[in-house]
Amino acid sequence: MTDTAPTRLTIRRPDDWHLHLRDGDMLAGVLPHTAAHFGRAIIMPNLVPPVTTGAMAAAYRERIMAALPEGMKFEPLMVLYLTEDTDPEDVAAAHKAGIATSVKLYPAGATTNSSSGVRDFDKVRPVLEKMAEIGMPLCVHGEVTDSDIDIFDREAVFIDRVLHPIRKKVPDLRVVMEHVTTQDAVDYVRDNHKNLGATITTHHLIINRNHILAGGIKPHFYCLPVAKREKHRIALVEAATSGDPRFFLGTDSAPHSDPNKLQACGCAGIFTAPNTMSCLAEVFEAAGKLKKLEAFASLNGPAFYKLPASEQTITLVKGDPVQYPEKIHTGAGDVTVFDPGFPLHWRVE
Ligand SMILES: NC(=O)N[C@@H](CC(=O)O)C(=O)O
Ligand SMILES: [Zn+2]
Ligand SMILES: [Zn+2]
Repeated sequence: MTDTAPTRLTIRRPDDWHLHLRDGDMLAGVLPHTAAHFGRAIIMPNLVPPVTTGAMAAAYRERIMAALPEGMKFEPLMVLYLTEDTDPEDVAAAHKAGIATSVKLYPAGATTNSSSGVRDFDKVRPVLEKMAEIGMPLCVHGEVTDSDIDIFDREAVFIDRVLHPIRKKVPDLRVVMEHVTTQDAVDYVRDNHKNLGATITTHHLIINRNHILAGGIKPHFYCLPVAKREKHRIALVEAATSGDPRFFLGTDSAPHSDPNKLQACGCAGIFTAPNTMSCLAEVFEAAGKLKKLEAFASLNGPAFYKLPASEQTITLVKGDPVQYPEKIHTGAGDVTVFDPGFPLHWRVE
């Protein structure tokens, strides 16, 4: 470290544009870890049963606020789970009433709790057209589910077969490609200037597929979309640290209890809420782009969602390696915290 390398960084309070909080005891256990650092988060609706209507989103938001510890400030931005039966008028009413910020498209079967997702994309066209009309964004889990498509190719194939056709048919729809994992997705966002953004997770900036599979299988690095080759990770770091306003943080922090992760058929999801900001500071510093962290974590997301950036700030301080728990204990079981595999020197003051 040179004398001039910064050891403090004050940025606007960040937001998380893709977060799983679950419900009940798990919600109570994980929420404080996000609320400690983040002002707002887009709350994914893949509960069982999924959050499909404005009334369900309003009730879920109340459960989140009831689980928030005294004295913590946090604003959940609710999302409706799109099904082939979604009523465009319910979506529009929930948006107008400030209950729902966006709608989430899961291809049926693509990921955790997505069985009620969409099979026939033409069936949801009326909802998408209504959303385009009222300026409500669509968040997309961008993977095809065809068994003949290799799991490492599913994001790239989704862009060609599903996403691009939808965007051609409903050009005014504002779309967020969630948790992008490939150079292909980064290039697609860069080449399509209108109405398109992408979230990038903390863990996809740090791990590639070797981390999951080389030297023994590591269930705690398994998530969807699955981490790809190193060249894709490098493309993600380049996009995230570039300052390009179309790329912003969505941690996809997705808690599953250890017994649900560590079994013959383990769940997909990585829990990064407690140490995300420390991980990101390390990644941005290593890239020589610490100054772009604020754009990625605190400015680009609100700009895409047409919301003001936070008026609050947080300060990251560099020092001795940060101590964070290996797991957190919740009423729904222990949840292992993401281990980036290197020491974290930046902590949120
Ligand atoms: N990312 C994951 O691997 N899992 C998420 C679902 C999702 O975001 O696809 C979950 O809900 O557990
Ligand atoms: Zn997803
Ligand atoms: Zn997710």
